[in-house]
Amino acid sequence: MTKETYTLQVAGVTRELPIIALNDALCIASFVILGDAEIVKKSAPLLVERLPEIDVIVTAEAKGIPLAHEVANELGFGTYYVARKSVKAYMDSPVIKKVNSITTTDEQILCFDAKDAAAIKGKRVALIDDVISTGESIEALAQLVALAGGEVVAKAAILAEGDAKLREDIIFLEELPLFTK
Ligand SMILES: Nc1ncnc2[nH]cnc12
Repeated sequence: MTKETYTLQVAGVTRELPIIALNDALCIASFVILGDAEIVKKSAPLLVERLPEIDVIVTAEAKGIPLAHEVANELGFGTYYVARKSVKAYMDSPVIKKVNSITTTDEQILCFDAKDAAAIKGKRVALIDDVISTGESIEALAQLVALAGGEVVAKAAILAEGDAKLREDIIFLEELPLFTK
């Protein structure tokens, strides 16, 4: 059997994305930037061109990390901030936001180490992620940044999936369709 794929063209590169069933009704084209140094390298400057004036870059683990790293390099920022999905033993006085998700019943959190939260306070923040889809993840990250006292001035991703392409409050390079069965 030949696996179905979706041909994505973004930032001058082409990728055949495997189409994966999420449930009986919905399939996604799986877009994984972890390990794809070329897509990250080529997308970062295109996103930077579209960003407003910012002071800091924030992402959430895990798939946004390489992109946030490259965007930071492009902007000459020596630092960016990664929200974690669990409190680590090495975190000092973490700032924690409970996350509501319709896709899981387990309670989820996003958190910053206190020193990262302090660095974000009062700053203009760009949220960086690989894909914005339902918007839940980027919204949870925005809430954590707000809790830390930062001002979110941009929400940017390489791809906007499904209805996210209709949003006027996000920055993205290309659309990614959803597939119904
Ligand atoms: N199409 C997709 N591929 C990988 N991760 C995703 N997260 C949301 N949509 C995705």
